Amino acid sequence: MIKVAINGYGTIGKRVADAVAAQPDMEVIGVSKTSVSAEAYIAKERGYPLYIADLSKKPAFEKAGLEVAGDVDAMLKAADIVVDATPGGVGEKNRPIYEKLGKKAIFQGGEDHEVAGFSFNAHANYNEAAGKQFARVVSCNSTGLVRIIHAMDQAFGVARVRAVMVRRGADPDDIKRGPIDAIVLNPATIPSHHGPDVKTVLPQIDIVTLAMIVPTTFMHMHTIQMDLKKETTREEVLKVFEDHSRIGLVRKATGIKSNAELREYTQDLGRPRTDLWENGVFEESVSVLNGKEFYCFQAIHQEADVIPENIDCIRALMGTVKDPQESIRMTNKALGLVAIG
Ligand SMILES: NC(=O)C1=CN([C@@H]2O[C@H](COP(=O)(O)OP(=O)(O)OC[C@H]3O[C@@H](n4cnc5c(N)ncnc54)[C@H](OP(=O)(O)O)[C@@H]3O)[C@@H](O)[C@H]2O)C=CC1
Ligand SMILES: O=C(OP(=O)(O)O)[C@H](O)COP(=O)(O)O
Repeated sequence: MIKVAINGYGTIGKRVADAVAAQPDMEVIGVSKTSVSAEAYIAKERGYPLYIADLSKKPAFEKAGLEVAGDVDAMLKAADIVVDATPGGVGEKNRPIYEKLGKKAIFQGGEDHEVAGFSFNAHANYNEAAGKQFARVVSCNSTGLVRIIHAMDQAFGVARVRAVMVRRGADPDDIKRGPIDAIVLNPATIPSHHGPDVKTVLPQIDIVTLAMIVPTTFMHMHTIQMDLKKETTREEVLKVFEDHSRIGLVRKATGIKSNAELREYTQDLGRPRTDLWENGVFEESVSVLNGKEFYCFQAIHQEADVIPENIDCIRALMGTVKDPQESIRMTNKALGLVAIG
């Protein structure tokens, strides 16, 4: 069993912990927090040993009825690998600690590519992780872009990509962020960070991205245009998506035309925390014009799509499963990830 520590038990960390616990070849040896909050009670309820960054806060946790297993250092020492899901920028500060302890670590998209020097996506570059100490799972939007661009590139060759990200303003629990009544260019300059981020995994792709944020919490929405190298048809493209285990199709027949209805759908499907782990490509939007111009809309659930990628990244760095497809199959099966559509 691979012993996994999750440093930072928040939006991403709590999902990674449950996903690790569901795998047949991994166990959660601990999760960490800095403060007493609702998530700490969830860790207790799940039976995950709770570690804290600063031991001087131990009495506050114990007063709240939360047993503290030790400090983060102790958790790291007990682990084979660490998933760092601390807020963006903290991972970079943690890196020297992992180096000193000789521990493998996975960082998240809030960190720069340079934190690990290697950015990961299971379908695109699993085998390149072999022998590395560090990897970074690219951000949620970048993961969604890499999945669809890589699939299209494999099938038809991608000459160039132009994409617009309509980003959610905040996660559902995040009461401090907005906007409440605005469309904010984020950034106003072009490109947004997503295009360069995609190139950390797919360096050959010509891509320019634009981004803005809007007052919603459930998912980002992408408009994507790709120029293809080979002529194709809408039917052939739909077949590529149907055959991809992490690209789902929001079928026309469902009538779903928004992030809100899609979230209701994942909730009704009984997905844990309503998570849409796969890309949600809107079937009706899939268009091929003039044989080589591809267009679509896709929804990306920011809290969820990077979770299966973190799990595959654990196996890829540990070197326990050599075949990417085998790891992807194991991860999907353990999560119950059967792409919608
Ligand atoms: N949320 C999202 O939509 C996505 C986020 N990401 C990336 O994932 C990373 C994590 O983001 P997210 O889960 O949203 O962040 P959250 O703020 O939800 O969670 C961060 C967690 O880290 C803990 N923490 C903070 N500082 C430390 C520390 N020094 N040592 C140990 N734990 C610490 C916090 O504990 P406490 O609350 O007790 O301080 C909290 O549990 C970021 O890089 C982000 O960019 C990637 C894709 C999507
Ligand atoms: O990784 C994310 O977005 P991104 O792909 O736009 O960087 C997550 O939605 C977190 O983004 P945030 O920086 O708005 O918290």
